[in-house]
Amino acid sequence: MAIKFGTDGWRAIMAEEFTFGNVEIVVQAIADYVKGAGIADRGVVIGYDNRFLSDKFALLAAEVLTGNGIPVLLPPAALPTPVTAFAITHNRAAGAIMLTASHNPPEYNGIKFIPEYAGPALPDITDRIEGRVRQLALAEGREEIKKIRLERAREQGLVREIAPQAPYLDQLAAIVDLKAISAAGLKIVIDPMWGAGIGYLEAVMERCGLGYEVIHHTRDPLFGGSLPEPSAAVLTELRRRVVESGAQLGLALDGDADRFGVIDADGSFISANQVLVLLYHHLLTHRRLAGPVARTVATTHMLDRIAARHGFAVEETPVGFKYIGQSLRERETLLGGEESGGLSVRGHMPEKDGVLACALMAEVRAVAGRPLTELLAEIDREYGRLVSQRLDLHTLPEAKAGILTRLNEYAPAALGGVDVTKRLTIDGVKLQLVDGAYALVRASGTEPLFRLYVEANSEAQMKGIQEQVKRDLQL
Ligand SMILES: O=P(O)(O)OC[C@H]1O[C@H](O)[C@H](O)[C@@H](O)[C@@H]1O
Repeated sequence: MAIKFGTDGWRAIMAEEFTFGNVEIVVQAIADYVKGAGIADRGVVIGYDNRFLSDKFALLAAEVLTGNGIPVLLPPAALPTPVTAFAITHNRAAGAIMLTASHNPPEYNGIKFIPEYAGPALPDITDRIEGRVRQLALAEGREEIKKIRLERAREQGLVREIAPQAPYLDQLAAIVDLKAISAAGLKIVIDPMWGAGIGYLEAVMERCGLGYEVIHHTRDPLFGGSLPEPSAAVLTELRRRVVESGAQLGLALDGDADRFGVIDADGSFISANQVLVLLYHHLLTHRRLAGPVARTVATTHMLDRIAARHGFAVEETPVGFKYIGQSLRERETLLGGEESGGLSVRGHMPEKDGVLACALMAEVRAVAGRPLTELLAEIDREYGRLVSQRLDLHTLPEAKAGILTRLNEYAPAALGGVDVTKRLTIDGVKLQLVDGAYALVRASGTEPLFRLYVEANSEAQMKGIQEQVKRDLQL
């Protein structure tokens, strides 16, 4: 058994690898890490999503942590990942365990460990936890797993109930201009995708004193036969409801509400790249805030153009919100985000937050008084148009090594007839072209596939680059 914390935590199929036995091992390893950090007495928050058995796995996590003498902070119900992260800072806890497989299919579950800094664990931490998991998985290691029944733990005063929803919403209200949303009287359709985010955007709208329509707002561990993934392909019902009801915006969350999906009034899907562009532009020009932006290698360079115009730097990181979170924590970064649908801002937790992202997009839409697609067209006119697309390319497992070898050596002089000016290898291989376009190929850390990201000055250029890279790498 190889339990690996991929791009964002450990995810596996339930009853196959994600079993009660293996969860015990992983939680014991986390308990050992927390004890080693010397802050175990501050307690560990345990959050869980709306998946099948997530609450039971959470209970087991509580039994192992308290078995190790570590206090646990338990919420009354499922929590979004960002609210679990918020509960760390709010309660000055030593970290959190979040039971979730995010947007994966229903048969999956997973564990994210969020350290005391309230953002995703960096590799030096997950490497240590994985190392400890390997020791504990051995027959003699299993004897080191400590566990007590929750009633015992309660008697020992090791269980604290927490209710982070209201203080979390207060923090959101301090960051987002709810008055502007309220004044605009925005009509919004909300889609929490049967997930842990049910009730949060609804509460934001209630604080604005506005009505709303909400779909997929009951717990369904089978996600209506779909995936809790706020992508253009999956959000068909939300798109339909926005258009039919004459709403100005559709706002969606993924299964653990750390990612977002945004739909414009005409049903257009606004990509995460576009959301980041709209938001950074809004924060700099309308809010008159100042500060650099952090983005992953796979995220739009339109952010670079906006940053350059305002005299700010851009930090480019590998894929994974853990690196964006690090930038938000360690520098005066105003906005950090990534193409896969994660963002956070200065003053909030360094963890991606779909609820925050959706509420901020409502603010952007309210202040602009025009559809988001019109705002994007204006930004294109001002900064020059860029089109981007990610292709997820499934390959046979036996082909992976060959592709990686070809990728490591891949250094064409030009792509689509345009010169390559820079080859960046902080995550996969990224080739930047003299005209501002780029191509990036990397192996996903969460799925068995390669991702090809291309950003170009036109659709035709983008297609040409995609074809060449696929041909060259035999992808
Ligand atoms: O491209 P991958 O390695 O599969 O990662 C895709 C995404 O996975 C998770 O959702 C992480 O939290 C993100 O930070 C990451 O961008």
